[in-house]
Amino acid sequence: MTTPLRVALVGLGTVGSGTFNVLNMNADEITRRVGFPIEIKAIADLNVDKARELAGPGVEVSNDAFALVSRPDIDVVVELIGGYTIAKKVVLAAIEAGKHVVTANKALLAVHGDEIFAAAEKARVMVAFEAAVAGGIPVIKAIKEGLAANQIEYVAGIINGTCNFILSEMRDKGLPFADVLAQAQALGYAEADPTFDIEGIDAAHKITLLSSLAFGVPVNFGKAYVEGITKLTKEDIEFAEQLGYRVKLLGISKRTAAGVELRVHPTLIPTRRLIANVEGVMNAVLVKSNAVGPTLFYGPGAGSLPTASAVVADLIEIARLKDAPLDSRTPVLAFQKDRIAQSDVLSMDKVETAFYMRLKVDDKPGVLAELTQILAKGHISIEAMIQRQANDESNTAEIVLLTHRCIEGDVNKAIAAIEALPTVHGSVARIRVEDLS
Ligand SMILES: NC(=O)C1=CN([C@@H]2O[C@H](COP(=O)(O)OP(=O)(O)OC[C@H]3O[C@@H](n4cnc5c(N)ncnc54)[C@H](O)[C@@H]3O)[C@@H](O)[C@H]2O)C=CC1
Ligand SMILES: N[C@@H](CC=O)C(=O)O
Ligand code: NA
Repeated sequence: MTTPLRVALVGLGTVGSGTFNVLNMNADEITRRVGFPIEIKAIADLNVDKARELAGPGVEVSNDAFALVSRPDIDVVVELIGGYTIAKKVVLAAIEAGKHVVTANKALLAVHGDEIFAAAEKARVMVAFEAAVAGGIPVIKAIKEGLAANQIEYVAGIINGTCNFILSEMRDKGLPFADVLAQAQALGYAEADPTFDIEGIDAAHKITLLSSLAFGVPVNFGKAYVEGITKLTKEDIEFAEQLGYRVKLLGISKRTAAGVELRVHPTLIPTRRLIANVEGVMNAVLVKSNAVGPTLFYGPGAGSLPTASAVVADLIEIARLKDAPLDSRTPVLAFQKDRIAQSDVLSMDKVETAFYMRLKVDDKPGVLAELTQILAKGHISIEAMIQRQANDESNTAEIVLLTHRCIEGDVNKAIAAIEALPTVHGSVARIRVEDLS
């Protein structure tokens, strides 16, 4: 029998313990698929007692990741500690020692991916990261392999389970933001620093990786536009529903003649679209390609066993390919290394979307005319409008507008002019709208 694939597991938290459990509970099935076992040879975690209790007596446990990564009896290092600093050192040390690497660490790859992939190429080892984007959904393999015949037009995804969980629970149960975030943390969905989730940074890490895989560009996290869900209000979520839309945090990357769009922001999506109905911790990634058309990948985006499912799938791929000729491996970013080419990342003022706007105005004749004039001057046409009188003595009204598609730079100028009107109170709330047809 072929010798087992020997794995060092670094980090035995939510995803690490899930990986340990999946390898154990599905050991026979995995051996049937691979032809030989995948064996956890050693574990490193700072909390040695907890790790020992979880792993049981058969597995070696220590707190020293660096001692593990260069050991001759290890074939693969699985990095599941997270963060940029130690994780980067562990991954680079493993690669330098000739070990294959599996990681769920999208933050690390979105920021330092180019350096890590170059090191892996030089050392002729594989780096696999299916768990890093959309957790258990095998969307990386789908883009790298299943959609390889296509030119991809855009990728748009609900790729942060914590935010989707928060938005769903707020809408359905009327629960306050902070309570739902605490629940997401308790369920193991949130990042170590949950501002990464709610400020859109985690989704930006993931869309950066999807953009590279879809378009063959280097990792461009530093150029991504990032806006989270912390400024969304209950009113906007309710008005969106009235207009037939649902608010989701979307990561979007699109190839245009002028360059690549790379952006994360709350987005109104028509409720009739399948992706608008993805709720809770579930993620979905819509890929629009020129041969197959739209494909939608749906599943759990976070959590212990679902994320571990992706980690173990990567281990299985490595087990199958580790002794195969180098050119039988799918390139790490889906395109040949010497064909990865930079493309301009469009600044937001050049991006075209439709807009939702909400503003408070004096309830008197002529106000609407002023607004529509400003919008018309900016080449912005209105698709729908709601006006609601205030329930108090203020003699004001709330106006909610949906525009047709327009250029963001024009919208910024129009909003500045609208906010300067004496009949308009406070600032204009605005959310981008994508039809995703
Ligand atoms: N929780 C989830 O649902 C998902 C997490 N991820 C990613 O997976 C990675 C791990 O996340 P979680 O399991 O949620 O984190 P976690 O915080 O539950 O686990 C991290 C573990 O690493 C250990 N650790 C920290 N520093 C260490 C060091 N220097 N040496 C050895 N062990 C060390 C900690 O003691 C802890 O047990 C992160 O990169 C995260 O972004 C990706 C997809 C989903
Ligand atoms: N914090 C992330 C975990 C998975 O990547 C999320 O909520 O999606
Ligand atoms: Na995945």
